[in-house]
Amino acid sequence: MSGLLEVEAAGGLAVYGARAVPGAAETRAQLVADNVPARLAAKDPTLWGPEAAADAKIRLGWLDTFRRGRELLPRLAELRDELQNTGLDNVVLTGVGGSSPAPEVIARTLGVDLTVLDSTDPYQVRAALNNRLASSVVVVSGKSGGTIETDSHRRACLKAFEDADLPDLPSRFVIVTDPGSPLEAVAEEMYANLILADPEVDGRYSALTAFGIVPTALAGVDVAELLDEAEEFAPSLADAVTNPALTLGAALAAATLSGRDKIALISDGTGLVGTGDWIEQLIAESTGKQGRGILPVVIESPDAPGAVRHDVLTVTVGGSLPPESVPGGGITPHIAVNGPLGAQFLAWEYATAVAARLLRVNPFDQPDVAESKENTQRILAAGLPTETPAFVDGPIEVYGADLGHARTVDQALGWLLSRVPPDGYLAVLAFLDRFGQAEAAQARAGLADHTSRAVTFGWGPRYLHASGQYHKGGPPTGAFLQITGTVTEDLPVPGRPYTFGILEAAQAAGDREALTRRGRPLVRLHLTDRAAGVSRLLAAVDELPWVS
Ligand SMILES: O=P(O)(O)OC[C@H]1O[C@H](O)[C@H](O)[C@@H](O)[C@@H]1O
Repeated sequence: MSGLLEVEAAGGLAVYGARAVPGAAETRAQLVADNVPARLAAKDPTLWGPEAAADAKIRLGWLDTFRRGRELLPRLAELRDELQNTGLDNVVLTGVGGSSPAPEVIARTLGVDLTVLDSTDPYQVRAALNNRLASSVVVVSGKSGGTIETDSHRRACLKAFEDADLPDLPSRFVIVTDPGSPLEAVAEEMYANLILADPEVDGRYSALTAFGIVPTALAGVDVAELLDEAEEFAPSLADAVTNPALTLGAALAAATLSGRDKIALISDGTGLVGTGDWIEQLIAESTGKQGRGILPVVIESPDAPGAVRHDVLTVTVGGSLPPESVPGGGITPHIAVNGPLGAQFLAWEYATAVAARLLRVNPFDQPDVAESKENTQRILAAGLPTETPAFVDGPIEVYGADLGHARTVDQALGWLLSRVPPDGYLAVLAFLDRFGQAEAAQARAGLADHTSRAVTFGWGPRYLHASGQYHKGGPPTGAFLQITGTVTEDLPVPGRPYTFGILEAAQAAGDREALTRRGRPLVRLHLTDRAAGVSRLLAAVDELPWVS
């Protein structure tokens, strides 16, 4: 694509092709005419309209939080030394939504071990607890301090330490939260290490705050380097002439407004690992509301199905490229974004906030996330619903209303795909162990190979705090394939009347309720044998005919 030759670069980060996206140049000119770069630099909270102003007033700290982040570094260096000296060198992070994708990307990209526990699946929780427990230190991250997953994980870790009679209990916990949150009080009660985060930054914009920095610094990342990368890039954000993040935001919005409202996020293989998962949460929660939004579609590799579609903006993301090299990881995307991780964080946060202004949504709220959480609480109190499968196909029970003549898994998948409107999408939502049943994620590419529609994949419950907002608040064009699995060895949530297995099932049921109440087509596959069920599902995907 010819547009890709054109590049806008500043402070170490280059955005290729964005100005050539139809409508982007005009949209960008309008942003400059509205003085957006200077107003954002001055943290003008009125940029998203009067209704968003109250949120924006206390949520624009990400523009320069990396400077304040430096203040944490001496304390983190000291804490890491102390922990290492007592043999605590296995860092486990518990946290969901804004608290986990950024640290995971940082650790994976920089090749540092960090166990991210963001699931209620009992097998995944148990695996994290069983991995070098004696040398584990647990970072409990939560902005609000009231999130059920994080609270449950903290309880399970404490119980595991107690049961194993391990010494130094309080120092095994590092709590990261906003000042005044209930978690702050818990930290004091436990005599745990407490690190307060910047309250003027929302979770999904918090990569360069304590939420991103603390777990990764304790795991051994040189976080000062990330902060330097952000600092080097930051001055461009106030510039009207050379401002790659502004152009990226203009292109995202222009594409969306002209019907290319899905963004394929593809790692180009040049050093950044898993950035798509972080960008997904940022874009989906910031823009997917009021029936509008941009749907992020994380694609496994440049040649995987779904990277190119009539309604998809194809974007590759990667590390800095030497001059003269061709971006795009072997394909020709609409846009390529290349630069170091610290600059990427800031660029995508800025571009997303700018795109939200153009889409006329508040980037700092997530109004539709709460409903599934409330449903979960109600189900936990009342007990799990009793449901009868429409039919059983080997190790898979198939649930769904009005599945027509479907009697096999592939027929049910065909039924569901045929209900996705031409501009819609299919979301696969797997409440399984994302390491133990990792191959279930192959269903995304398999399904995308059999349809012209966009297909996304998310692990439950973590997607509830990311694309879950878009599913319920974005355009009403999604169809949903939920996958759940039998739990044969459950794990109690200490101090609570439920187990992790029940919590996970209640979260899945709560989201089903929220989606079906909106009239979205939904099929649930319950794997009565997880391994055999995943194999059967992948075989059924292979057997599917093309659904146009
Ligand atoms: O950090 P916490 O307060 O635990 O919140 C975790 C997550 O909760 C919700 O689901 C929000 O939609 C997310 O934006 C947030 O990051």
